[in-house]
Amino acid sequence: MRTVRAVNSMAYSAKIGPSILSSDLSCLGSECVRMMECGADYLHLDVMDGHFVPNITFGHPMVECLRKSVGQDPFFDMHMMVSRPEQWVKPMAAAGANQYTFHIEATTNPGNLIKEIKESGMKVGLAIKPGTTVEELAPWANQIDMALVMTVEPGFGGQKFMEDMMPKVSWLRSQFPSLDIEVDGGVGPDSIHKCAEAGANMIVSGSAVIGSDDPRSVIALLRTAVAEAIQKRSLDR
Ligand SMILES: O=C(CO)[C@H](O)[C@H](O)COP(=O)(O)O
Ligand SMILES: [Fe+2]
Repeated sequence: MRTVRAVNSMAYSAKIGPSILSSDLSCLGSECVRMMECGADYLHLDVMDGHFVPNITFGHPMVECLRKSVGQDPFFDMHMMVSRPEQWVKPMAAAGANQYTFHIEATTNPGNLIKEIKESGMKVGLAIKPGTTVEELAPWANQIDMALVMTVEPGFGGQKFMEDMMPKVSWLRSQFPSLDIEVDGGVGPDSIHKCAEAGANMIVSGSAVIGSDDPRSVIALLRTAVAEAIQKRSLDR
């Protein structure tokens, strides 16, 4: 007998989150609104402290202003490229962040930090730098909402996509079939198919989206590539 499976039965879906790092930082509010109007599913906000990474961006006061400016709707995924990520959990929650994505390399106690983030009402993302193995993330995978596999060295937008990170994504997808898996760094129309085939479903794209004359089309292209890969994976099961 032929088995009919719903093609959208996967627990995760394709989501595109522009990184506003590459936008005109003097107009962050309107840039966020523009990205949402162009079809973004969420906004990826890169927080850098000049210590964990060799660059500085912004902190919770900026996030609070952005939240007031753009309203309650856009989902803010905070990519916390900071040392001592513990210290910003409560301020970020109060500022209106929805998800707190910290780096495993920046803490000695991921379990406690995961607990604190959940208690503050935010979702939990756990990120690994290119030099960190996926086995270091794995013990926490059942406690988090999202795993972030960095596809550049964190610190700057506009870098080249590291294809050799894809085995980490494939392994995570095979072990944790319903986990949200995000890729970040150098992702755009040229690299999206590798990410989608490996099993990533949350796609951060900075320069490829923001720098485009037609961000709406780029976002749609990225989402279609991921949605098709999810559908294929579902049919192959
Ligand atoms: O975390 C980051 C850098 O550390 C950024 O999110 C990332 O670089 C996005 O920009 P692009 O798509 O241009 O690489
Ligand atoms: Fe990022």
